Amino acid sequence: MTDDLATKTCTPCKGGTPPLSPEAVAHYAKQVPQWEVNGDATRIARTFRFRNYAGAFAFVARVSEIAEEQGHHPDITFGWGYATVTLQTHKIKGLHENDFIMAARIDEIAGGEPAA
Ligand SMILES: C[C@H](O)[C@H](O)[C@H]1CNC2=NC(N)=NC(=O)C2=N1
Repeated sequence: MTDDLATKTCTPCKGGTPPLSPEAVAHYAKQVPQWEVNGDATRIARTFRFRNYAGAFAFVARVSEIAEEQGHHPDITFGWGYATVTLQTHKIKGLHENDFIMAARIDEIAGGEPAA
């Protein structure tokens, strides 16, 4: 039974917490398959596509609201028709369950359309 990440809430991450191992990252990544894990399993990212700049900006604004609610903040680059969301727990320079909770919650509002 996979724990439904999108219903979980981020917890304040204390410094000194070890980042998730590559094996743990692979386990969580199965639940958000449209997110790409980087080479050393310290970041995940997904690019979302939109009809125009306003659509991308509205998405960024909505993601920012979720980040404030959850107390966990992605890095986002966006432009005309796209937004790329990158998640890492900066305090531990790696991945934490919080990053996967945020990914699942962002997928929910994005309507799950595939990246480009
Ligand atoms: C006190 C507060 O929980 C921390 O500063 C949070 C805020 N948002 C965060 N977001 C991310 N991506 N990484 C962090 O380490 C982090 N720390």
